[in-house]
Amino acid sequence: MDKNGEFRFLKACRGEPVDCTPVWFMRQAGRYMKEYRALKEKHSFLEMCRTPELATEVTLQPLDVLGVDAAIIFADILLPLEPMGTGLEFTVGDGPSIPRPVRTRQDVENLKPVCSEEQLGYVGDAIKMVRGEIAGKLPLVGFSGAPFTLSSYMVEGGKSKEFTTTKLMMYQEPETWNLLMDKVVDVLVDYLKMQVKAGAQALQIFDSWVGCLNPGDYERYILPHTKRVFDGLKDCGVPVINFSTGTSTMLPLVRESGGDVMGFDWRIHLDDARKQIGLDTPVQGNLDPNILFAPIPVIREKVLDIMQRAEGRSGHIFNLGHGILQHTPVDHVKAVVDMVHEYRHG
Ligand SMILES: Cc1c2[nH]c(c1CCC(=O)O)Cc1[nH]c(c(CCC(=O)O)c1C)Cc1[nH]c(c(CCC(=O)O)c1C)Cc1[nH]c(c(C)c1CCC(=O)O)C2
Repeated sequence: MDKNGEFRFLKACRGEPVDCTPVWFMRQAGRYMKEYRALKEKHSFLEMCRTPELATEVTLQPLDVLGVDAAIIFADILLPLEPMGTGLEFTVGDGPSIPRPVRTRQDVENLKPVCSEEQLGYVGDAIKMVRGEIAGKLPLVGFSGAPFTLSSYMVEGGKSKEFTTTKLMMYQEPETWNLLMDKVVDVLVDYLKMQVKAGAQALQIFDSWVGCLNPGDYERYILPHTKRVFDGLKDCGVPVINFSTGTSTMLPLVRESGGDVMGFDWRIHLDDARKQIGLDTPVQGNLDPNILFAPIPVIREKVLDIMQRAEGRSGHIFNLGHGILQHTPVDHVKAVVDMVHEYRHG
């Protein structure tokens, strides 16, 4: 919050001048924090997501420790898969697995529509609870996956390196692919609107794996569907962040899909990305999460480089280029927050 009692994170999302650059981190709640690991001893990951009291506790854990400018609700992009009918499991060490993957036309037809208010209401309840705790102190970000990233889990049945099965559906059965996208988009718009209704003050859409595509295929098979998500949120009243990784070669296309703020990874200089996207569009990013393992002077050099590339322009939210990694030293994360807040544009 700045001295006028306004949230600098929300101001930056709107491209308005700020007293200093706001900063938060994707995956700022999680295993790198001892408070999270302690809670995880007693509860499974899904139990923590589905129990609003626990999700609230985890959401709050990093806020005072780090001194960030926004909270992000503790949940997962995969939660909507369960009510859609694919099942969802997290096995220790292996990450997510989807017991009934979606591979055929029939599988896609069998996917169920979702009433988020009822079936994912626990996320809304957690949002309300967190707002009750941080009202007037920090804004709260809600989120979901983007259609491609979410569908890739549904089709592959878990994490993937090559995305072969997903791409094959796209290339070989475009009608099945389009039906899958349509169903996923409907769920996402309903889910995100529910989060805003519950109190989310900004939204972020994670397209974590869309960078595996060639720009032409992105434009043809993905962009129209992702655009429907952003179009569906146009009147929702909160800023929406369009985050993707591996997309340095197609940022103008990603920009076309929509959103008020563009978030991208470290594979491109912030100023080069801004030139491509358009200088008026607020941006978020983009420190390589691995840099947080380096000695403080190295971290400082990299943070200052990003701040200089932002060139004193308003409309920059400092973040990583992807989520915080598991063994990241907490004091290094905190040091970055201080560096960003203390930076003065010359
Ligand atoms: C692809 C993706 C997922 N989930 C998410 C994405 C998109 C962002 C990205 O690309 O990182 C998004 C996500 N997942 C989680 C959050 C919480 C909010 C936050 O603090 O940012 C957010 C925003 C918690 C989580 N989601 C998960 C954890 C770890 C669970 C644990 O405690 O073991 C957390 C804290 C599990 C998860 N969830 C997912 C994977 C691949 C995994 C396993 C990862 C791993 O094992 O490191 C799917």
